Formats: sequence, C-alpha cells, structure tokens
Amino acid sequence: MEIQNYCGTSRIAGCSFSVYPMADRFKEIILEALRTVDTSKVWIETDDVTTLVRGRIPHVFDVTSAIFLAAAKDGHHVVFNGTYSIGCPGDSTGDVYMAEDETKLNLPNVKDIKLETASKFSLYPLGGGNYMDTIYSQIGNMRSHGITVSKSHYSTRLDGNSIDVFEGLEHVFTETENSGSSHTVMTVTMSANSPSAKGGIK
Ligand SMILES: Cc1ncc(C[n+]2csc(CCO)c2C)c(N)n1
Repeated sequence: MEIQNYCGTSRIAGCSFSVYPMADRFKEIILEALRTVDTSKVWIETDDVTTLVRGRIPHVFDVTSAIFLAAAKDGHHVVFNGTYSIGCPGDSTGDVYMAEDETKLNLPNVKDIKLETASKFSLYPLGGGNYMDTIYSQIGNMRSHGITVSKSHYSTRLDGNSIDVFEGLEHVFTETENSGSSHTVMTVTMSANSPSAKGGIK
C-alpha cells in the first residue's frame, strides 16, 4: 500500500496531554477526571502515557482544561503537560467531530473554580514568515487576560487563575491560527497546589 503524506484542510485541532497528580491515589484521580468530563464533542483516546483529544479548538480547550481542573480542584499538587497542534500534516478531514457547534459542554461546571496556577508555555507558529512577531504579539495578548506574564528561557511564564490562563491560551492559539500560520504548535506545562514557593524551591 502506498503511504501518502498529505496536508488536510479541515483545520482539526488536537492536544496530546497528561495530568500528573502527586498523590497516592494518582490512578483514581486520573481516571475519575477522565470519566467526569463530558467528551462527547471530541475524539478522545487514552493510553498509559497520554490522552489525545481532537476536534474544534474550543472543545479541545474545554476538555483539556476541565480534566486538569477535575484532577486539581481538591487541593492535590497536579501538573498538566500538553502539546496543542493545528494544521498537522496527516490529521484527516473526515472526522465527524468537526461537525459540532462551538458551545462548550464543560465550562459551565468549572468556570467558578478558583485555582491559582503557575505555567510555562511556548508557541511555535510553523509555516508563517514573521514567527517572532507573532510570538511577541501573542505573549502581549496573555497580559490582557489578567495573567501575570514573565520572561523565561525557551518559554514564557504565566501566573494566574487556571481557567483564565486556559482562556488566554485558547485565544493565543486561535489568533495564531487565524494569522495564517499553516501549522501551529503550543506546549503548556501548568502546575497547581505546588508546595514550592513561587519561582523557587523552598
Ligand atoms: C490525561 C492523562 N492521560 C493518560 C495518562 C497516563 N496514565 C498514567 S497513570 C494512568 C491511570 C492508570 O491507567 C494513566 C491513564 C495520564 N497521566 N494523564
């Protein structure tokens, strides 16, 4: 069989992510978080390393943020690590999940959860010309979401309420996509309830 390497045109988005609860009950916390979130508007697959979610951008962010919040809301130290991608060559157009509307199913259940988080994110607008301009303007974009933004090497640090940070990141990702980047990748590491002092290890 001939193997084809082609670029789909559907603009299906996706995220490969894991949550790491630092607790004895980590297995139950992960599985419960995956079970309680409504995933009916995305394609989803979990294995022993990550969970993959694919569909429209709003639902990919709705599901990933709700799973993190479900795992972290009770106070356990939990880390989320995710790679968001859109325009990946080979992601097929045929997925039924692209027919869904943009109404988020989980946001009403998690929007009032207040959870202070520390994150680092990196944005990679692939296939566009002025990628540094796009990155700098999108880092500026995060500030307008009430997020504390600070410099780091290889990434940008974000301190703020979990849902607000996810909302800002969704905005950044969507705007980068709309700016004409043919393939966009964004990595996010988010930590909640860490016993470490902010920015340090004491
Ligand atoms: C979101 C998410 N998906 C999958 C894993 C991988 N994983 C590690 S332990 C465990 C439970 C026992 O099977 C699973 C599924 C993860 N950590 N987070």
